[in-house]
Amino acid sequence: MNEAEFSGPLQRGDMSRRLAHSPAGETAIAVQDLTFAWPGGAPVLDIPELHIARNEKVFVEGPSGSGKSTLLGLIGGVLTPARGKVMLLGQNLGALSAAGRDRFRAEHLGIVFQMFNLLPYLSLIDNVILPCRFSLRRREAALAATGTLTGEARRLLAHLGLKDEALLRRPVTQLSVGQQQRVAAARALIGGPEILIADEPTSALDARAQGRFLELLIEECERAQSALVFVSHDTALSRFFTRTIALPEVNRAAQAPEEEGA
Ligand SMILES: Nc1ncnc2c1ncn2[C@@H]1O[C@H](COP(=O)(O)OP(=O)(O)OP(=O)(O)O)[C@@H](O)[C@H]1O
Repeated sequence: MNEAEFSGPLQRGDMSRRLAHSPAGETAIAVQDLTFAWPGGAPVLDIPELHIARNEKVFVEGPSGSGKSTLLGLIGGVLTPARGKVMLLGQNLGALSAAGRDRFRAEHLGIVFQMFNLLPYLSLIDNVILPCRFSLRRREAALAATGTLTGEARRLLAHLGLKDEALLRRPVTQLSVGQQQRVAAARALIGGPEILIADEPTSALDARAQGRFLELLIEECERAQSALVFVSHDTALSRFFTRTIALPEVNRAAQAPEEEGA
């Protein structure tokens, strides 16, 4: 991906950047014939096909309640589809046991959700290092990057704008929402997981801080060659990404009956 592609805003009608298929490249995420409904509810998602390549930074947009978080839950393996497959790096998540899914997630997935889930009994640095305790691959990658796990945690935090020593020693419960968000992002990025999924992690920030955070997040994903899937209802953020997927356009459950087959 070149610089112009990275920073260029999404043009209206630029269909090449709004397709369910990724441009050429190793597939990171493949969704096939996926349906999902919450218990007792109507189908929320019915997605015939969706492909995301390793080199992509994808923005998934859709109005509130359109199923963006549900889709990330399915990609993250915390929800199970009623039908169909979610393949990550060629592995069908449905073919793994619950423990196998947990292991796969720890090895290959970085997750930044709205609730940051930082552990209050761990120091800020230890929160960032946590994935390296569960994944040898990520531990080795983090060590190869900077020499020590602490060094790599500090590099990521500094790059995301947290370098003040007094702040780094603070309990995570005493950080602002924006600071917690950056700790959670550093934790998701450490050890360069092949896939990063993020669910509106910038919703508490003002527009300028949002832009800065996204640029740094994408820069780190580029460095590790990670695929990024970022969901938000804020369409203004799409300009930071290489492709935008409008969820209602790929989700048959969102399409009114008269539109079917159109
Ligand atoms: N735990 C749950 N149990 C039952 N229904 C749920 C649950 N979570 C979400 N839903 C329903 O599933 C649908 C999709 O919700 P989801 O959170 O995926 O949408 P979203 O596009 O991420 O919304 P937002 O932008 O507001 O976060 C909504 O109708 C919602 O009410």
